[in-house]
Amino acid sequence: MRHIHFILNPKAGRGNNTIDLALLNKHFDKKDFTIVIKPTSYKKHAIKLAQDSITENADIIVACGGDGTINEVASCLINSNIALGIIPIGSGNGLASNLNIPKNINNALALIKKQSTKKIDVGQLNNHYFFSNTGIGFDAQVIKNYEASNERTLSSYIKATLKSLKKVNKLVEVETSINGKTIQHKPFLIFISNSNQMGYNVSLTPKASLEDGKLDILIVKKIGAFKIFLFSILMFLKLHHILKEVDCYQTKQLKIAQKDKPLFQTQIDGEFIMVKNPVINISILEKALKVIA
Ligand SMILES: Nc1ncnc2c1ncn2[C@@H]1O[C@H](COP(=O)(O)OP(=O)(O)OP(=O)(O)O)[C@@H](O)[C@H]1O
Repeated sequence: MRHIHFILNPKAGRGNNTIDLALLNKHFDKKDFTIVIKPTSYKKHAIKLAQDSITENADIIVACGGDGTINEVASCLINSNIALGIIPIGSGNGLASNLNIPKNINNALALIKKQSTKKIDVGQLNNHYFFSNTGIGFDAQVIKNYEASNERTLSSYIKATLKSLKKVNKLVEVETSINGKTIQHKPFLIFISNSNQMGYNVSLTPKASLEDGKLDILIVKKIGAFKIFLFSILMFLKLHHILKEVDCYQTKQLKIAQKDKPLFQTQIDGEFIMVKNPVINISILEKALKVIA
C-alpha cells in the first residue's frame, strides 16, 4: 500500500484549482493506494501541510501548483526518501517544464502512478532552498512588482517587467566571488539557475541541467534602456549571451556581499524574499531531491 498526499494550492495559476477524490480514484486503485488531499489556505501553508504528511508516513507528496508551491513542499523533502510528485497548475511551471511533466492533469497523474523517480540537484541560498532559480537585481524587482499586482498571468508579468524598468538606475554595489574571481560591481542582474526553464517557456540559462551538480549563473552588467530591450528580444531567441555585458558561468558555489545595506532583495523560485543578511552564500546540494518524472 502506498500513501500519496496531494497538497493543492487553489490560488496557483489562474486560481480556482480543484483536484478531488472522484478524479484521483479514477487513477489510483483503493487496493494499492491511500489518497489524502490537503488544500492550502494561505501563503507558506504548504510547508506545514508537507511536514504533517511526513509525520503521517506519506510515501509520495504531490505539490499541485507552480514553482512557489513546489518550493514549499520540496524544501521539506531534502535528502528524504519520500518522493515529490508534481501537478503543474501554476502560471510559469518552470521546474515541471524542465522535468517534462505533462500540463494535462490526467497525464501528470498517470506519471505519478508509474512512480518512476530520479534524483535532482537543489540550490541553497543561506537558509533557503531553490529548485528552479534565484536572483538579485532586476528579476527580484520584477517579482516584487508581479506579487504586488495580485495577478499571476503572463500579461501581469510583462507589466511588472515594464514597471521595474523605472528603477534600473538604482543598482546596488556588491562584491561577487565566483570560481576564484572577485568582482566589485553594480550588476543589473545576477541570475542563478538550477533549471533550464524559468517558466512560460523562457530561459536565461538554456544549458543548465538539474543533474549536473552545478549552478548556471548569468551576470548582466549595468545596461541602459536600449540594451535591456535588446536583451529581452535576444532572451526569447536564447541568444542573450552574445551581448558583451552578459557573462555566463557554471559553478558549485558563489558569494555575494553588500557593503552598504543589511538586507538583500531576492527572488527565490519566483517568490520575492527579503534576506536579512548583507552576505548571501549560494551552493548546490547534489542529487538531494527525489522526484517523480
Ligand atoms: N490559499 C492560498 N491563498 C493565497 N496564496 C496562497 C495560497 N496557497 C498558496 N499560496 C501562495 O501562492 C503563491 C503562488 O504559488 P505558485 O508559485 O505555486 O503559483 P504560480 O505563481 O501561479 O506559479 P509559478 O510560480 O509556476 O509561476 C505562493 O507564494 C504560495 O505560498
